[in-house]
Amino acid sequence: MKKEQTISVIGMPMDLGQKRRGVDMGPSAMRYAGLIEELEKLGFNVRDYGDIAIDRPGSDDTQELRNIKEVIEASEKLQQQVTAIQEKDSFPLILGGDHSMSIGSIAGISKRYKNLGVIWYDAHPDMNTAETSPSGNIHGMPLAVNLGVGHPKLTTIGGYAPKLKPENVVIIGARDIDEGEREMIKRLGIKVFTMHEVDRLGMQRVMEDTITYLAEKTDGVHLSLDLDGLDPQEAPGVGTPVLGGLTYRESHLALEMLAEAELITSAEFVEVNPILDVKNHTADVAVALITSLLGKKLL
Ligand SMILES: NC(=[NH2+])NCCC[C@H](N)C(=O)O
Ligand SMILES: [Mn+2]
Ligand SMILES: [Mn+2]
Repeated sequence: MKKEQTISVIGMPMDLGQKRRGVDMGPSAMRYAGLIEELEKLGFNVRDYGDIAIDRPGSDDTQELRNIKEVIEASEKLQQQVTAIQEKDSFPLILGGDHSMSIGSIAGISKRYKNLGVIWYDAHPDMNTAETSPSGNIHGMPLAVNLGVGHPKLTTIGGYAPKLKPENVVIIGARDIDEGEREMIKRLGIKVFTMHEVDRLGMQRVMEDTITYLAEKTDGVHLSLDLDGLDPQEAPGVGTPVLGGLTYRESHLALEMLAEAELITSAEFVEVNPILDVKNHTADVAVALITSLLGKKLL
């Protein structure tokens, strides 16, 4: 992000990609936690575009994938909104919403870059397909879709595919990986820092490696941060918590290092579910992390 850039906030109250209700309130929870005010305090010119209109989950159980029609419609809307923001050279900051929203956000963002990099900060790789998914939930599929693997109606959102090259993706914090995802990670040669590598190397080294790896070959980098990448003790308001996650401190360091490197050109914070949360703590965590990413310094 460039200092002189304005920030454009978009809410994606998406809950169609999984079955637990409440994640559609994630954008409000982050706004309520003071997001816009905090960004203004940092000196940014912030424009809040409000929320994308999302249909209620359909009752039609005969769809090829649960809610696929509604997910496609919502993704197309988000994709157009993001494209318009980038045309104004403003920094897109998208609030979620379940992670299926990344199909739309990255469809919009990647249009602008020949070699978009993505940091997928998440307990899950989200690389399932309809064939490998244990749940049938689209929020477990968006990274595969953006790599061009999955239902053709999803991979071609925005009118082109694929959005990402496997060598431009780094996954950080993975610790719940399904069999089909493991196979795809190996087949495509995706760079993954699982919790094992984070424990062994430490977050500082993980981020140094990530930054060097992406800086060389990308012309923009999108951060897709799923709050379940953090440990459920520190971010309880998520629908698919997994033990043994990244700490709040590690996550701050990671985002501060990204700010220093001036690598990130767009970002999204997803899977905040206030119904499952404790006193909006997870939204507070998300807002604190966003300010670190956008350059808040302690001294
Ligand atoms: N964005 C998320 N929280 N994804 C969780 C996915 C969980 C599991 N791998 C699935 O496919 O259903
Ligand atoms: Mn996740
Ligand atoms: Mn995810």
